[in-house]
Amino acid sequence: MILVFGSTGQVATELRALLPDAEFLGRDVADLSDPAACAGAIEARRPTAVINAAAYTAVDKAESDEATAHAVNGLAPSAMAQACAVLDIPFVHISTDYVFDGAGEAPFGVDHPTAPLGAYGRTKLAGEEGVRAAGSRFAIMRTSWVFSAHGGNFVKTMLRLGAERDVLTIVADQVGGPTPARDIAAACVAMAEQLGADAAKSGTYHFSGAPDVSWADFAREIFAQAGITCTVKDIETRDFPTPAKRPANSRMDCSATETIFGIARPEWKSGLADVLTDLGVTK
Ligand SMILES: NC(=O)C1=CN([C@@H]2O[C@H](COP(=O)(O)OP(=O)(O)OC[C@H]3O[C@@H](n4cnc5c(N)ncnc54)[C@H](OP(=O)(O)O)[C@@H]3O)[C@@H](O)[C@H]2O)C=CC1
Ligand SMILES: Cc1cn([C@H]2C[C@H](O)[C@@H](COP(=O)(O)OP(=O)(O)O[C@H]3O[C@@H](C)C(=O)[C@@H](O)[C@H]3O)O2)c(=O)[nH]c1=O
Repeated sequence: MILVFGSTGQVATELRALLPDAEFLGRDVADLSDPAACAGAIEARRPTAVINAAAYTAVDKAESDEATAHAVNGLAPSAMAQACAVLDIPFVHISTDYVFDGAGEAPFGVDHPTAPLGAYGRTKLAGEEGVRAAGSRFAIMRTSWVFSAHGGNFVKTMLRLGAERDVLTIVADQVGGPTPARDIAAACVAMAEQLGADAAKSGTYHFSGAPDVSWADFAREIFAQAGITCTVKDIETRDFPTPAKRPANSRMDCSATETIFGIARPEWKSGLADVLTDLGVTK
């Protein structure tokens, strides 16, 4: 039995469709602000693999609530990884492009030095470090700009704002790969299966949608596909002040994921078309 931490989030919801026999632990059963309880949930169930799809994802809120974000994103995944290491079962953990500082324009390699700009990235990096320290059969999958028909995400924000306004100002100097949650879920399952057969595949990997794009151009494609006549005006990051600093460059080199696991970067435009159909925006 595969055990999934998370129940209602974007990736957890997509995992549910792929894994009808898995057990999903929501916050009511396993609160990630209690890391020992998360480890205990694994020890009690003795699953064949664990996927962690829960996290503190409120990037701006984390700036003023870093202690909670650190428990959820840093300490809980570390405790889960240790419990999985004892059982020698695969542990798939999801991390983020926000562990990088966003400098330059080249895609970040998996071994590129990390330097998070904000609290969310710092706490996710702490989780990565704990998972790597626990060892055993693990994959840390760094992904970016996740979207789906469920939960909150940039696509749904744009659909809402685009219906209300004629013009939107969107940052054009942050570039990255929008990634469908459905593809992340499929990649998590494939990684868990392959890690079960070969512990040597353990490590840190990148998985983001292609091609890389700015938030402004992502918004333009959302409106084009959705048939919404809202004009997107390019702005710079400094013109859209937020509590958390975000990386300008979120491009990630995903080649190891393809070489080691045979998983290619998903095309986000077709994933977007699927999401708009699921939402009933298009047929
Ligand atoms: N969203 C994005 O753009 C990106 C996400 N990621 C990573 O991908 C993974 C999945 O993200 P995504 O599906 O988008 O996340 P969501 O924000 O959609 O869902 C996060 C889930 O975590 C749960 N959660 C939050 N705090 C706790 C807690 N204390 N105890 C138990 N559960 C908790 C939430 O539960 P509840 O519904 O009860 O609040 C929610 O179901 C995460 O590791 C995230 O860091 C990486 C890059 C980009
Ligand atoms: C709504 C809006 C946003 N923006 C900008 C702000 C920001 O730079 C960008 C995206 O906004 P969001 O708040 O959706 O982005 P954010 O919540 O920072 O998204 C991040 O979430 C975490 C969990 C991750 O791990 C990252 O990969 C990334 O997906 O768009 C505008 O320029 N204009 C707007 O009207």
